[in-house]
Amino acid sequence: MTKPAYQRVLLKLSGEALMGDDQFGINRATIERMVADVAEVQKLGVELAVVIGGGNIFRGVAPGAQGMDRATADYMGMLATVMNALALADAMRQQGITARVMSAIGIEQVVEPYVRPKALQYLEEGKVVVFAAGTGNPFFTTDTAAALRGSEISAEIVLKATKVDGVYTADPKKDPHATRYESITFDEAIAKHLQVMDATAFALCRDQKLPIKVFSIVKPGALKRVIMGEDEGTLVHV
Ligand SMILES: Nc1ncnc2c1ncn2[C@@H]1O[C@H](COP(=O)(O)OP(=O)(O)OP(=O)(O)O)[C@@H](O)[C@H]1O
Ligand SMILES: O=c1ccn([C@@H]2O[C@H](COP(=O)(O)O)[C@@H](O)[C@H]2O)c(=O)[nH]1
Repeated sequence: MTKPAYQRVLLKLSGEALMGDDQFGINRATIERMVADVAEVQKLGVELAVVIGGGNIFRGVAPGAQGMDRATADYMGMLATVMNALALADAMRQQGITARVMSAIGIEQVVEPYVRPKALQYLEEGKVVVFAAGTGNPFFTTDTAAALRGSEISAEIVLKATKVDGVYTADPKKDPHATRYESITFDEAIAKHLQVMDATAFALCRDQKLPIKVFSIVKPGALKRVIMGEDEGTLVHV
């Protein structure tokens, strides 16, 4: 059997994708399908750490946060990712995956705090680690948290699983003429202001020489194809 292309990955799961076709929150069938995709690659022996977004519940820059103090709104966004992480870990448990949620902000009664050596130990034991609360700091995003945690755990790649199937010349949801890149350098993505990820996340991955693969979590089997090194999504590289 062909071996996976990676041994340890950081999977950034879109919070917004958790809504499925709903307007808000977590769609049960959608989270179960995402977890089934994760279970499939975990069976291949790949060490998986997950950063989950919060856009299905709250974003600090959302219209609903207008007029709020930005840092307060961002803390609400981070708490939203904790809720998603709890739901994700529970859905994993129901599908036979052992997961541990680690939070970047202290809420010990709910989840354990992020401690790097402990996270590495869990990964070596074959557990899925779900990093919650982003970086723990306002004015950042969970994409930057993915770049940060991916670097800390020496992941070979950051897999950004989102609602579109790669990086486009413009937002494909707004511009029907946008075309998809097979690969693109970090410098080009930053210079062209491509909004699929924020510039801080791109810059951190570039500096750490940590490649990113952007692909669709909505497309069945895409995660496994990426893990197997097959042609899927867009590679962002140095
Ligand atoms: N150049 C581009 N190529 C691809 N997608 C783009 C581009 N510019 C903007 N986008 C948009 O970026 C979105 C992905 O980033 P975004 O941070 O909004 O969502 P996410 O990370 O999937 O969700 P969450 O923040 O909830 O985790 C895509 O759904 C797409 O509409
Ligand atoms: O490090 C971080 C990560 C996130 N936030 C806030 O949470 C929301 C949700 O995260 P998304 O990446 O948009 O899914 C984000 O809009 C921020 O408000 C943060 O402050 N710091």
